Amino acid sequence: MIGFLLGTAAICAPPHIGVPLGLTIAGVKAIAGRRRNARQAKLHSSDSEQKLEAKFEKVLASEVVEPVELSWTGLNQTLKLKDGSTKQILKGVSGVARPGRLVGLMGPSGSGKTSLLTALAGRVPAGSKMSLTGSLLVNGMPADEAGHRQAFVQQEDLFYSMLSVKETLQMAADLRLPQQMSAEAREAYVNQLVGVLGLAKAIDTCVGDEKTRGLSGGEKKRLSIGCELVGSPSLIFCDEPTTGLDSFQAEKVMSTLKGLAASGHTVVASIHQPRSSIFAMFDDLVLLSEGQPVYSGPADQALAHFEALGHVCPEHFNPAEFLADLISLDFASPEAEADSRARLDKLVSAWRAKEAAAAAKAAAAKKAASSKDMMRRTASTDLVMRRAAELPRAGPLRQLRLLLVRSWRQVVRDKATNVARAMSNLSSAVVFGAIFFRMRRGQSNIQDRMGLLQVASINTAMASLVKTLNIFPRERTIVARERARGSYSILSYLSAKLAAELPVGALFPLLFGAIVYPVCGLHPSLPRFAKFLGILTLESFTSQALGLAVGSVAPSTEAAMAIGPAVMLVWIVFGGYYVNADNVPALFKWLPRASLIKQAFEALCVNEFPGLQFDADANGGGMRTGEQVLTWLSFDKSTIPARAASQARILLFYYWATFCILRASSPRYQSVRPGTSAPAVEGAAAPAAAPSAAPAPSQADGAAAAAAKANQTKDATPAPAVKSAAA
Ligand SMILES: Nc1ncnc2c1ncn2[C@@H]1O[C@H](COP(=O)(O)OP(=O)(O)OP(=O)(O)O)[C@@H](O)[C@H]1O
Repeated sequence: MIGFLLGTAAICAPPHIGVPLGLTIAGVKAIAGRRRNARQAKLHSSDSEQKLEAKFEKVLASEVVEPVELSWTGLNQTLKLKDGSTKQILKGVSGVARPGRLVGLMGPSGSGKTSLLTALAGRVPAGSKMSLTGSLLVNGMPADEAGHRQAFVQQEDLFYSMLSVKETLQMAADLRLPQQMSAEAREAYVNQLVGVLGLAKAIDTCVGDEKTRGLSGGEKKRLSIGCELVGSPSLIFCDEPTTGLDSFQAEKVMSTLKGLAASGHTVVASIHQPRSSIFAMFDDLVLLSEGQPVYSGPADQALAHFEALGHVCPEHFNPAEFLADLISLDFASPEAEADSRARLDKLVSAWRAKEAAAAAKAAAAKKAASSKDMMRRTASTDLVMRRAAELPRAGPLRQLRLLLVRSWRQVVRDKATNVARAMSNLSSAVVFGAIFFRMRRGQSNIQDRMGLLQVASINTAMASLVKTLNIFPRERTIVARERARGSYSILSYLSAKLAAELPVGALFPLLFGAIVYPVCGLHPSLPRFAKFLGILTLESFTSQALGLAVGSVAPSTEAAMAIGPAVMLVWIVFGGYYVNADNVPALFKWLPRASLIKQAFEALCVNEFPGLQFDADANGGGMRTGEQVLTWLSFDKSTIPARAASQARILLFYYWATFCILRASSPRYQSVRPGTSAPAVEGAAAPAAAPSAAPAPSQADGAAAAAAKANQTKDATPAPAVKSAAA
């Protein structure tokens, strides 16, 4: 009955109510069903079950979009340069973003759009050379204390390429929605989300990548927005959502954002130079040039503002293009630059003067206003956040299971990569098989045999390393984003990844070894053949672990591809074939012990040579037994279990290093420090303030509201996506 009533309401409701309501219905239906069952079993239900249901109800309440007003006043962002000087990137920028409105952040290239968006989203890295001052308030409270939920849709769309749209959203929902929500409710939630994003036709299409065709650019962008929406954010930041898209796709993406704004979200999107139909979607506009504000207010009043300053937009001209031209510097010639700079200075001064007048007016209006409204809003935000914070999300075991399924799908469905790996191992095996075909037992064949074992261990290690370096840095970025949303722990991720990838990863060295061993005529013994395959497989895992460690520290795939082989070269040099471990200087004695190539090569030699007889040379001398060869290599005291144990220790070390690096590299963001507001500019009568009919609350208000909040509740935990570490 409840579901029917809400369903009817959602269909009849206007879109700004229908969307959040629709997203809530599936869950409410599930609750209603649970309630019926609970009523029937009332006599038998325990206290804990009732508590669970009460908690579940609270989650659903948090699905309704909580109105969030973001205001920023006098934001200054300064970068410390290497020579000790500073570069001011944002210069006293003020503005306000209100619930139910789409705010466009526009300006020429390098004007500071991304910097402002990053600052507003609280994503300026802590400990960087960037410093951020001013005031950033959410519903009148300092942003990092407000406990609101927000999403940051980054410019680059990154996904697990082999998962479909539905699987990607379902994974986000399974990891981030409360555990108590039933599987049906979560699935219904995802289906609703697919509808909101307009992705119904592509629901089963895999995301795709360079090797496999998949979603279009616009669909990927909408999927990125969808993944961020799973946490029910009130505030959505979107960095250049239309970059790289054709005009049709760009319009669809912007329509999605407009729809979200219409359903009560506060949406801020940076955009370079939109077409007029997209410009018309903006409710508010923030114009920046050279890090300075040129306009901030309703989008439909922007042209009137500039007209009053003597700059009239020609008829039938795209207003976005007109504004971009107006506030850009022209570097065509020194005269053109001076002219455009003078024009820009006047526009900035005019805007600062307007801001100052608005600030004075707002201060007068504030005295008359009651603070009750603010207190009510704060209490309401606290309530919702308390509800959300109380509900546990997926626990470690559930995380492990979900991530295992995802990694497994990614590995087994990536046919292009798997076929390439198989072909590469196959061709290496054929080449080595041809070169070392059926080796005989002459003295010169001792060297051939050692050479084959060395190249087999190098080939296995390199194949595994290169594959990992190619994939992992990109995957690490996805993981960092998901971890910033608090989706899972590094331990769950790494365990699931290894459990899914190792069985598939083992197939390739096995394929290589299974061909090379018989074709090259290595020691004819089945147990030794099995040990040969085992040694190569373990080495391949160790090399993959090295790839993970390098990939987790390298800033990009290109950097990883440069560092990884360089490290491997050291391990090859100390791999036991080129340098005898007994001759290594004391300072470098540890290097052969740490070389994964040496461990594999030594184990392969110990597996191969004992029991072999070699023909004498022309003088009747030479090494006649395999044992003599091992002595010559200084491997005579070695055993396969000892080498396998050493290899396992190296493997574990790389896993441990990867874990520590990933954990230590969790992003930390800085808060906005209170500071002086806009730099003094000619024509400005007072410090800049958010130009708004309802003025942005001051930092002092924020402090008062924070104090009130502290009195009301102490356990309102902000969602991980918005939690900023202090600088
Ligand atoms: N980490 C940084 N190091 C050096 N300069 C920086 C850094 N971040 C931003 N800047 C500089 O600050 C200015 C504003 O950069 P920002 O990326 O915010 O501009 P934008 O308007 O988003 O540009 P675009 O539209 O080209 O992306 C630029 O001059 C840029 O070079």
